[in-house]
Amino acid sequence: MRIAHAELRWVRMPLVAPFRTSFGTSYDRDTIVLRMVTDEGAEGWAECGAEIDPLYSEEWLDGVDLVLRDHLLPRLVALGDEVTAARVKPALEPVKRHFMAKHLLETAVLDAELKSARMPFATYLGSVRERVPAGVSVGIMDAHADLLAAVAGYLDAGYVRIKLKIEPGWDIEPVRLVRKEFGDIQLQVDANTAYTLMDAQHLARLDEFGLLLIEQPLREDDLRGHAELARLIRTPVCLDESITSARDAATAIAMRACSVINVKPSRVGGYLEARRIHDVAAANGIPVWCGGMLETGIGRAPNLALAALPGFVLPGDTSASARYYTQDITAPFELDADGCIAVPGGPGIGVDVLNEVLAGFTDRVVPLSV
Ligand SMILES: CSCC[C@@H](NC(=O)CCC(=O)O)C(=O)O
Ligand SMILES: [Mg+2]
Repeated sequence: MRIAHAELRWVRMPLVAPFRTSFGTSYDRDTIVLRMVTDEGAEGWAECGAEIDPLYSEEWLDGVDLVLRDHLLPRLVALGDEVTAARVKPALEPVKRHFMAKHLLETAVLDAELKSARMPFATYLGSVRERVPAGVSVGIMDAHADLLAAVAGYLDAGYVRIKLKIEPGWDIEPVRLVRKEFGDIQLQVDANTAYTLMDAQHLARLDEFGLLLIEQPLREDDLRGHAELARLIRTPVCLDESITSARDAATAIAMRACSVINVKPSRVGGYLEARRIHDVAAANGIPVWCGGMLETGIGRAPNLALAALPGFVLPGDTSASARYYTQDITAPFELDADGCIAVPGGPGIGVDVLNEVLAGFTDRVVPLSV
């Protein structure tokens, strides 16, 4: 197929509450939505996972906009009539890294391609479930009482797993209080690289709380440190920022730097690489789960399809739309009575974009030359 039209939409959506992590606090969600139309009239949508500032990873929205327009899209357009999702990664290979920008292009192409084939993401990726259990990510708070109230609210809403953001000074005590207040709920923590190997003895104090995992305790480029830490603590080490490809996953597993992987399609360049990571992990007996970047329904829908693959055996950060937004730009995703969310069954990402709502949150539209 050929790309007949493409545009970037810079979107800003207010969060229902500030979301604080070890690298900063978000009050709104800024993102870029890519809309693509093929010569057959199929519309492909994708949502960028990058943040407004390069603090989660080296990518950020202005950089994505620039590298996509100047270096990635021209390589895709050069494919002419031969554009397919499978050809995106090879066509963009000469450009180093920039996985969140590459994910945007590959996902929009895949959405358009699957819509033309009238195939859902779930069928294409090899999903085996119609619903996936929803976990939720809970930010760092100003006071313990606020944390306990937030966790109580999420448990009442039906979430089956709680993830607490931690950082030095906000770790042992919040976990201890949540464990004491709510008993043996499924509980894990995410440090977003906030610790060093010097903190190993301190982090070992989390072992008594029977956590599912500790996510990305050390720097994203410190696989050796994670392997060393994994020998010093009992809590399973899970990697997020460190894993940007199936090759990274194979290396980390071989080095015993992790025993769980958080898979985020936007971090690894798209759903095809996300599935490769799933396959490498499954071949090594390593469980994976679907992470999140506060996606709107445009990104949440395909994430749910991915989370339904057989190796995704732990609840993901695939929360309901209401976790972050009062109004989503698709029909809202909601938990059912079992704390699960239905995997979209329509062609492509399987949800319709609410164009008027999207227009209301759109700061500017950047037409792309194709
Ligand atoms: C702004 S923090 C985004 C990255 C973070 N994501 C989450 O905590 C889950 C966010 C979500 O529910 O989508 C992570 O490191 O896993
Ligand atoms: Mg994380």
